[in-house]
This record gives sequence, C-alpha cells and structure tokens, in this order.
Amino acid sequence: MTAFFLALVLIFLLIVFFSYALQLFHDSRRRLPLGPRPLPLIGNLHQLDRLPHRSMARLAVRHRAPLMSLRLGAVLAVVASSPSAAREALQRRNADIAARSIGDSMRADGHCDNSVLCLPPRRRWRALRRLCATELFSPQRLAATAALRREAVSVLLRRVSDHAVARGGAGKAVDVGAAAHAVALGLLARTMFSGDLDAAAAREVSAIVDEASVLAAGPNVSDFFPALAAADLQGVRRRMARLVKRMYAIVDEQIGKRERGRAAGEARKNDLLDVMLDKVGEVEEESSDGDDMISHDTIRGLFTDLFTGGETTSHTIECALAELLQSPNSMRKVQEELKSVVGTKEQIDESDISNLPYLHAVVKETLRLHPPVPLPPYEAEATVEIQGYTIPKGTKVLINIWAINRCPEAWVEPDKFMPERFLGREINFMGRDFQFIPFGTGRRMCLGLTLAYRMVHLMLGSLLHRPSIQLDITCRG
Ligand code: HEM
Repeated sequence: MTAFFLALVLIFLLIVFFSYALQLFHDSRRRLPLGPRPLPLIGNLHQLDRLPHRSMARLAVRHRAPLMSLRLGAVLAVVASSPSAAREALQRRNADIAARSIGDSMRADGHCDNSVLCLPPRRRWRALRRLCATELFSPQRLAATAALRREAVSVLLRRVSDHAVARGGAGKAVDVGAAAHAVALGLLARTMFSGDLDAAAAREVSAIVDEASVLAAGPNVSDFFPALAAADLQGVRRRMARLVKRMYAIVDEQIGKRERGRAAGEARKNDLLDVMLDKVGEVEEESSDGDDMISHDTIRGLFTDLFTGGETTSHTIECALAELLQSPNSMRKVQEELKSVVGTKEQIDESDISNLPYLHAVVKETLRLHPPVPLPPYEAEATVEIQGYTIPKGTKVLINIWAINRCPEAWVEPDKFMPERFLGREINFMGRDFQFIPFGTGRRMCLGLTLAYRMVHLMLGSLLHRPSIQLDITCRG
C-alpha cells in the first residue's frame, strides 16, 4: 500500500517537473515580458499578498519590469505598471485588449451574461453602455437629477449629525464611510428607478455590495487553476450566487412595482427602468438575434453592477478625510476655501464645484493615492505586441493603476499626500494623462465618472464645510 502511494506521489512530482520544464522552454521562445521566475505549480502566487496591486508594484520595481509577466497558478498574466505601458495597452492595442478577464465568482448565477462589467466588447455591452451614457450620465440627465443629489447630501449631513448625537455628541466618532455608502446607494436607486429603497433593503444592498467586493477581490483557486473551476473548491461561486440572488430579488421588486403601476395606468417616470422596460417590449416584438437584447435579466444585471459603483464613491470620501486628518495644513486650506466660496450655506451646490480648486486638488490627490479600482483586469483577444514583447492571446492583462498613479518618473515624492501638485496644472482624470488614470482609460473607462465626480465633490465638500463632527475613518487599499 505504502509503495503504491509512493509511486503515485513520484508520478505526480514527475508530471509537475516535466510540465514546469516544458513551460519554461515554451516561454523562453515567446519573448514574454520579463518577470520573477515562477515556481512549479503555483507560479508566482507566493509573492503576492492581501493587496496584490502593492505586491505587484514591488515586484515590477525589483525586476525593472514596467511590463511584467507573472504566473498566477496555471494562468499567464502580464501587468502594466508604468504610464507608457498602460498607454500602449489601452490606447494603441485597445482593439485587442478590451475584453475583461473574469473571475470565476462573477459567473455566479449567469450574472456575467448581463453585466456591463464583464461582457465582451460587442453588441450587448455597447448597447448597455449607450443606455447608461444617455439615460443616466449625459449632461442633460445629470442636470435633471441635480435635485436628487442635493437631497442626498442633506440626508448625509443629517445622518452624520444624528449618529454623532446618538453616540453622545462631540468627542464621539462617527463612521462616515458607512453613512456615505448608504446615501450613495440611495441616490443610485433614485437615479435608476426613481424610488427609495426602504431602510431594510438599503441595509441589505449595502451588506451585499460589501460582501461581494470582498469575495470578488479575494484569492480563489478557481481563478488560478481554471481546470478546477467546476469544483468551486473554496465555495466562492456558491457564496456569490447567494448574494446575486438576493440582489436580483431586490431589483425584481422594483421591476414588479413598475410593471403593476404601468398596467394600472400610472404616469411614466422616464427613468432608466422605464427606458429599459420599453426595450424589453420592443425586442420581443422585433425578434432580434439576441446579442443586444434587453430582457429582465439584463435589467437585473445592469442595476446590480451600478449599485457596486456606490462603494467606490464612499471609499474615495473616506480616504480623502483620512488623508486630510493627517495633514492639518491641507485641511485648513480646503476649509478656508469652502468658507470663502460657500459662506454660510449649509451645503455646497453643484455650481460651486468649479470655484473650489483646492477641493478639486484634494479629490485628485486622493484618487491618485487610493484608486478604488486599483487593478482592472483585461484579456488579450488576439496575440499582440507591447513595448517589443509578445502578449499571447488569452493572457490576463492587469493595469496596475495604483502603481501608475505613483510612478516616480511622473510624480515628485509620489507616496506623499500633496494636493498642491495639481494646482495650476491641466492634468485630469479623463484618461488622456496616462500617469493619472483612476477611472481607467480607453473603451472600458469608468461609465459612472460624471456622476462620481459630482457625488464625491458634493459629499466631501459638504462634510468638510461642517467640521464640528468627529469622524471615524479608515482608508483601505
Ligand atoms: C470615485 C468613483 C469611481 C472610480 C474611481 C471608478 C473607477 C473605475 C475604474 C478604474 C474602472 C475600470 C476601468 C477600466 O477597466 O479601464 C471602472 C469601471 C466601471 N465603473 Fe467606475 N468608478 C467610480 C464610480 C463609479 C460609479 C458611481 C458608477 C456607476 C454608478 C461606476 C460604474 C462603472 C462601470 C459600470 C464600470 C465598467 C465599465 C466597463 O467594463 O465597460 N463607477 N470604474
């Protein structure tokens, strides 16, 4: 029996050894980007920690590899960590590098088939992006929904002071991140389907988004060894499927309410939900080939994705406050600016934003140091050449926004919080300045940028304009 097991172990080790040797030989003939030498079986996984964008940045510096190959288990990944590597991948080669590399957890319950975050860059993805661009984020729609954002900011201020009172007034810290997240979700609900989430649903959505982002970002054996994905060894896909079902049930309640209202002859609200429900009807009549079809599943998928945008906004507000609390000089400057521009008004208006250059600089500096989406994943749909190296078809391409935003060739004292670096400079986050791409760049650039811009400045500016509350802040990432 023991001899049998020993023989099995030996055979296993021989297979591992030969496939490792074969892989090294194969890689040496392909002109892959440089990178740390992988170990058999696990590749470079042992070199990554809880915050992979940080460990990948360290490896890129150590191996002088702004474009770096890594083996994540059985998966070949290439990481772009410099502005020029990102420019080449997402500008020159964007036609071939615009598909998402999808984590196994995102496939839970078929979510990916209706997710603008995951879909390949083809008709359905384009249809969803177009819908959002015209119905949610266009200048006209944003102007029409300005009152909702104003109301959301006063809810935030009320919540923060209610929490402070409930915790015993001055001197007791308030968890401003949780309050900002809840308010951002409420605002998204009102923008998407003109309805409020009741308190229980709002808490549920917030908990789902939090748990889903932890699951999606955590290490998953299925992602490193796709051949084992069907077994879902860590149960990540199963846990994600439960979250997706709960979220879809919340969206379904809104769809059902609207359909019953329509049947009863209620007036249209002309929001994203109305527009999407019209399209469900149209397509059923026209019978399309299905690729750009809008169905109830598409509405569930899109609304779920958009809800996740709320977390990026509250993360940015939390990190800005955390940095400012450690930088009294910057805190004083931003509060003086707010005092002189906003005066005695309770909260800032959208028309004030363009007159607050120091607040702008604080938001940019926060997004530079703490991008809430630090490592967006792509997949090469064809073999391409970047900076003279070959990126084979199917490679996972990671854009290390965290490392790029701290590139020492582009930024003086890159790890230091210094909003002044943006004053009087034309540098912005629209995806053209490749040393500063917190919203990504290229075809898959953040869809919610215009809304996020307004929400972050309004909420942060209004909180800072009311400085008497002690805030409980942590900035992760
Ligand atoms: C400060 C706030 C935000 C930041 C910094 C941010 C950043 C990003 C980044 C880096 C990406 C990936 C881009 C790429 O792959 O190159 C992204 C994608 C996306 N963002 Fe945002 N985001 C924010 C807020 C929002 C909000 C409020 C929404 C919606 C309500 C939103 C919706 C999306 C969607 C749908 C995508 C996927 C686009 C696609 O794959 O085609 N984001 N975001």
